[in-house]
Amino acid sequence: MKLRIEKAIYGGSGLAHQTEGKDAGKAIFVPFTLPGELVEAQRSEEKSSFGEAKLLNIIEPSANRIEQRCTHFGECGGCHYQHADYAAQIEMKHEILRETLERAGLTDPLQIQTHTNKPWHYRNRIRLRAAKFEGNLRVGYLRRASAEFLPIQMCPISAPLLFKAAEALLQLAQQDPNASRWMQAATEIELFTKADQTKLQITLFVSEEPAKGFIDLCTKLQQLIPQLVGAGTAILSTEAGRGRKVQKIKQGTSWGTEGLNYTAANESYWVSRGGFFQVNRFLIDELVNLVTSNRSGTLAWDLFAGVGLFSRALTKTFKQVVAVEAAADDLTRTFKGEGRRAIAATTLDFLRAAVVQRERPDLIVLDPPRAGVGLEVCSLLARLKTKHIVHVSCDPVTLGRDLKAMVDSGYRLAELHMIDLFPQTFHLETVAILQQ
Ligand SMILES: C[S@@+](CC[C@H](N)C(=O)[O-])C[C@H]1O[C@@H](n2cnc3c(N)ncnc32)[C@H](O)[C@@H]1O
Repeated sequence: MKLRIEKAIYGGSGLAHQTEGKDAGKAIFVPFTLPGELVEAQRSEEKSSFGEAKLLNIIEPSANRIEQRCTHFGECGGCHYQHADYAAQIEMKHEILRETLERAGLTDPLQIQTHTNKPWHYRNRIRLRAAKFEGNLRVGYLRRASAEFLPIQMCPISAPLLFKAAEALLQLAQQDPNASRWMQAATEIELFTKADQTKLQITLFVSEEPAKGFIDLCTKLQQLIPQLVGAGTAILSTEAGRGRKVQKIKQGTSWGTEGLNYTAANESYWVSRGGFFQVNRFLIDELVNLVTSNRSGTLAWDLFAGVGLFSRALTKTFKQVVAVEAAADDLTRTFKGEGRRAIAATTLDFLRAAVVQRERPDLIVLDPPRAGVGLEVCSLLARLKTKHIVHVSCDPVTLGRDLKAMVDSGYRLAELHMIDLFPQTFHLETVAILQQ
């Protein structure tokens, strides 16, 4: 069928409406298309309220359409926008953000300010799968919309050192029986580098460790990749939880240092292997700047603090900074000293206790995972009556829900920033600044 693409939607597809047949008028999602294009597509998935279609041919291409850079684009589940020039990617994300917030009920038009940097080789961390493919050990990702292994030869959104190190591991596995045993045991490999690619950490995910030889594997790999400073295994197991299987991860053998000192925004952060850190090595300084600059006072709370990326910057202009984090091992070890308090707790537990105490912050920073902060946190925030809130979000849908609750409780949305931490993909990061 022929479809005219009307706009880009969250998730990477273009939206069109069917014009022919019994389903005329039905919304159809077509991946790898651009607004304005006329395409030939074939219906694939059926959902009651919309259909999905596979792109067969582009009849009228958009002026923003470009050649993909990666051989695996289209097959690989990682990227969605390599067919769009970078300015068009930003335009699509803007529109998606604006519409999503409007749909959540935030109708006051606000200009979205954009922050970008280099759109390739930006990732400081990748997690590859490892498996045999046509008799050879390969690394790869999952095929788009499937759980099937896709072997890859390149990943141009990642820092070059990461894929080079993965290739070195494969090379070792071909030459050395010990390395081969370890690579065959690994189901996934996580690689994490400093922004300047001078240091590298590797984690091998295994369900069972080979009896010995990990140190030998690491020292040989270090001869090929001198930036390697540490490596370890993470042992995966599944346990029966309440009616479903729960995946558990246990640290196994370790070699070298157990993390990296990551330099960003003129600070050095200790990030343990597997710990959270922002992935775009070119935009971390700007993100910190957006969240923390021009703000000062007596007390700031950094909720969902990670290793203290924003907390550290806030100590320069606030007398006291309280950092709250659920997975707080690195934070409690490193965020210490006068005017610094690290708390290992969920944001909800922290706020439930905080509302009945007298301490009131001048600023609250929120940077939750995809699920957002949630409505109970929003109602506790309303009781605190903090003047300034900076809300960082990687999911516009949950952001819309949470912002609407905050606006309804008396906050004004003062600024909206889109910082493109994930070029070539549909993912977008927002910084919303709220005031009372
Ligand atoms: C998007 S990251 C942000 C981390 C940090 N602000 C940064 O930029 O590096 C979200 C963080 O929230 C933590 N987290 C997840 N659920 C949480 C909860 N319910 N309460 C507190 N922290 C939580 C995660 O461990 C993770 O470190």
